[in-house]
Amino acid sequence: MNTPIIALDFREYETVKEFLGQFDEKLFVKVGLELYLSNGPKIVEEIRQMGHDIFLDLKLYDIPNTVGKAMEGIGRLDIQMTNVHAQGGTAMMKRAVESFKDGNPDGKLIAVTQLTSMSDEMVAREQQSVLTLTESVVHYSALAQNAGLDGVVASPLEAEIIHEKTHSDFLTVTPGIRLEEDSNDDQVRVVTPEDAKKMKSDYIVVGRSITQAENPVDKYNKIKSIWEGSTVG
Ligand SMILES: O=c1ccn([C@@H]2O[C@H](COP(=O)(O)O)[C@@H](O)[C@H]2O)c(=O)[nH]1
Repeated sequence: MNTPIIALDFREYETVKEFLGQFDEKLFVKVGLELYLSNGPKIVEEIRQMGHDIFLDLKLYDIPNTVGKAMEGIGRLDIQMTNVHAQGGTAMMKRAVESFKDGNPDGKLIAVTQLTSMSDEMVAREQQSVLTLTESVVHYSALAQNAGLDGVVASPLEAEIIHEKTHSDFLTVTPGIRLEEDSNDDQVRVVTPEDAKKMKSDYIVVGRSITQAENPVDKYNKIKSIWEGSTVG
């Protein structure tokens, strides 16, 4: 069972250090735009030195040459996972995978399909899509697989159908995770860790439920034990 990925959506390195200092185990953490843009690549080195694995979530989306060049830089970082937007297309994803794996052959490159903050209605109205949200996620997953990527970011709601339509190692990395007790926010496609497990997500990504909790370590352990199917605290 893959450990839950904690989204470190903080700005300051000091806050990250304080947050991670509460844990006495190796974690898988996500560094997103807020933290990376405020601190630069050194934040990756610092977190790696603390012994944690990193998903660098920059969601690159540009023309193939630009993404390829940016991925050369990302490929030199000591990270376990990074991503692009599948909507950038096959040529862009192929360039991304070539450039990233050249520097980091063991790192995973995945593609965002439809953000978990999007609803069926938003996809229909704002993207003017003739496909439903789920069809669109399946379509982008197929593009990502054919371009040679390792998996996708989607909601657990789509994990099962993605697994049906892709090869057996293709990964589903799924944010939008909330416990029943958590408050509603900008996430639309929200799923509990228990349901994410039933729906066959490979990884869950959890941010504010843990980072904003009164006791982040207790909350992480609670989510982890539900996800792993052991004691539900
Ligand atoms: O579709 C997506 C893609 C990425 N994310 C990121 O995951 C975390 C979720 O944080 P929460 O606080 O648990 O909502 C956040 O960093 C997003 O940028 C996503 O939510 N949905």
